[in-house]
Parts: sequence; C-alpha cells; structure tokens
Amino acid sequence: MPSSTRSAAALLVQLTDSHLFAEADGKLLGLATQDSLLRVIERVREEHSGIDLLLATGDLSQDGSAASYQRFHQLTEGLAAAARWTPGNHDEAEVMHAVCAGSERMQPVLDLGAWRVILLDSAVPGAVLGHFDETQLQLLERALSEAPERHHLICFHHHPVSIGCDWMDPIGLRNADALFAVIDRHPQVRALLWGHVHQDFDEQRNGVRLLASPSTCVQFAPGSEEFQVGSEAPGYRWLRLHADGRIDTGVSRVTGIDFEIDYSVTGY
Ligand SMILES: Nc1ncnc2c1ncn2[C@@H]1O[C@@H]2COP(=O)(O)O[C@H]2[C@H]1O
Repeated sequence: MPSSTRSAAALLVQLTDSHLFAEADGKLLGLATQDSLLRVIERVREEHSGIDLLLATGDLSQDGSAASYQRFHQLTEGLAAAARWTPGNHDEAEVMHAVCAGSERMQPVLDLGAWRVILLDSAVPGAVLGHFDETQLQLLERALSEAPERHHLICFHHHPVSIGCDWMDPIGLRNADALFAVIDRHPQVRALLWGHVHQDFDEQRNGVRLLASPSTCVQFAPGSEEFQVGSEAPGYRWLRLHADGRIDTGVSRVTGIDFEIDYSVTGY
C-alpha cells in the first residue's frame, strides 16, 4: 500500500510510449527502445525516491508481444510502491491483461491519499486514433460520482485536445466531447494526463490541467505540421499531488548521452 497519507503529497512518475519489442535490442527509427527506457529509469532513480505510483500510459510495447510486457515489468519493478498500466494504439490489451494477471497493474481506479487516479482505455483495436467506448465513459462517470470528496487525476493514451502538431490532430481522441461532457459535471477533476504525442504539453481547460509527456524513446517535434521526429532527449514526467488538490509537476530528460536516431525516416 502506498505510504502517503491524506495529509502528505503523493509522488507519481509517468513513463510513456516506451515502444519495447520482443527482442531486447529492437529499434524504433534507429533508436534502441529498451536501452533508452533503461536510461530514463536510471534518471528517475537518481532524482526521486519514495515514489507512490508508476503510471504507464500506453504504447509500452511496439509489437504487443508478451515478452515486451514482461520486460517492461522486470525493468520497472520496485521503482514505485504501486504501478498502473493502460493500453495505447500499439498495445495488445489482452496480452497486457494476461501478463498482469494476479496483480493490480491493469486495475483502472486507485485511491492515493486525498486523490483518486483513474486510468481509461482509449485504444481502438486496429486503429492509430483513440476513442472512448460507453464502458469507459461509464467507468469514468461512476469513479467520479463515487468519490466527490477526492481530487481526481484521469490518465489515458490519446490526446483529447489539439497539441499544435497538425499531423497528430486526426490520431487523437476522436470523441473528446464525450469525455469533456463527463468531466464538466465533476468539479473535483484536477488534471488529465496522456501519452501518444511524445512531447511535453502543459495547458489548462476550465481550470483542469492538461498534461502530456515525452516518450522514453523517440520524440516528436512540437509545432510540426507533418510527421517530424524531435531532437530532444528521452524523458519522463513526475507529479506531486498535494492533499489540497494542488499539483506540482515537471518533465525530466536524460542528459549526456547521444541517442542514435535516424532522422531520415519519415514514419513507422
Ligand atoms: N509519416 C507519418 N505520417 C503520419 N503518421 C505517422 C507517420 N509515421 C508514423 N505515423 C503514425 O503516427 C503515430 C504517432 O504515434 P504512435 O507512436 O502511436 O504511432 C505512430 C504511427 O502510427
């Protein structure tokens, strides 16, 4: 059970879009994704201790293989007191559930101090874009209605707003209106947190913080009209959730390492 109490801040770390392969030396756009994840985990360990919760917000795997999920688990085990995973478009949700059987890693609701963390599945089998089906919207409504006294952080994979990269607009959450309709009924929602966009994003909508984060491997260039790989280093997001509903958060990136990225590749 996480050590935080209702009076203390809970410390969360988000690792997203690690794109691991069944093979340990698998590469995305020329970058070895496991090696890159390991460097990011090293950085997390250098910068934080006493992490209450690890959030893995989708595309843990590039190929959906059981071996890739088992490895993600081995590499991150012990990093935090608890962990929660939710799938992205590259993931195989059934394989994730099978690998996580007997653990709480795929459970969608977790109470942490004065907060409730809700993880939703925005992935659509066979598609790159995201969509919340009725089950997910009902889960969200129920989880929010059950705990009006808590502050809520809602996590998923696909971006619900435009992040300023034109090429990514069509592959975001296609029914964001349905999400916002639920959220607008629950003033205790403090933040939405997602992956998929491989870049830092920190804005607000109606007082709700909107956060996205770097991938632990390849980055996408902010503000790009077409698919464009970014030159920033792999990284992660940390969040301190205070008992009064305040959030401190930031992004940290690996330093001092030249990652081999093939910038000539125009997609994957
Ligand atoms: N050249 C491209 N143009 C548009 N989309 C692309 C291109 N290359 C890859 N993609 C998709 O963009 C997605 C971005 O997030 P994903 O890593 O989920 O998966 C990526 C690919 O499915």
